[in-house]
Amino acid sequence: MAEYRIAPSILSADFARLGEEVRNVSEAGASLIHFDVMDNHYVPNLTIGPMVCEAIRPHTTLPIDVHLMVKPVDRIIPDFAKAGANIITFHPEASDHIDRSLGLIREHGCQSGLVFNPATSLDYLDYVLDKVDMVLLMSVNPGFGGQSFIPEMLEKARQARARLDKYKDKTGRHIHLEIDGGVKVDNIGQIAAAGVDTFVAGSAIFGHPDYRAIIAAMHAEIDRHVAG
Ligand SMILES: O=C(CO)[C@H](O)[C@H](O)COP(=O)(O)O
Ligand SMILES: [Fe+2]
Repeated sequence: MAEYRIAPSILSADFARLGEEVRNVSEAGASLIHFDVMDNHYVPNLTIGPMVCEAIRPHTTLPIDVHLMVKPVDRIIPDFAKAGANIITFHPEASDHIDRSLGLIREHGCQSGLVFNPATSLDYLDYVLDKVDMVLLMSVNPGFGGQSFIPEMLEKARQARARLDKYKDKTGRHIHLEIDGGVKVDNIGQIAAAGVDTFVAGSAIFGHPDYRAIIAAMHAEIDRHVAG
């Protein structure tokens, strides 16, 4: 049975109370802390870096899932590993040497992942799956929280899951499939049924007054759509 994980994106947290926000979602049933890094170059927004990752590290025992929306990729990887990141994902278009970037993440003791924009082909997975621990599908164009889920990404999720299942049949290794953008209680069940096991949600969680209740509602919807 797949393990389903909810990853609150702190992009939508109250930055003035970030440590407390991280503690609160961690105690409310989150599985990962999703950390969005934007550089105002690869994406048109500017957020947080390794210093903030280091600052939140003592506030949670959950894995910190760093989503790099930066170009270039490689020189920032060691800094995030030192700052306590557990998972580091990047966009293939932002790296000149995808295989090298994936290897670098693992060499620094983190799990590695590739992120696919809505129009980016899954063919980037060819030849590198052995070096990938998680595939992240963007279900919005990256750069901002609070956007609407792009429905075509359900079919892309099914295709990604089929590739990862085929790989698992061959190797026995499970690669996580994460989705990011516009995930809400009313669509999470359908997304799970398409094969996703890890769900980033920013505005849906931090915009809700009760983090425990909204995370529980998400899990209940997943259970309702996916037979255990
Ligand atoms: O990577 C991101 C945007 O580039 C964020 O993780 C994502 O948008 C989460 O926000 P929301 O759940 O509000 O859509
Ligand atoms: Fe993200």
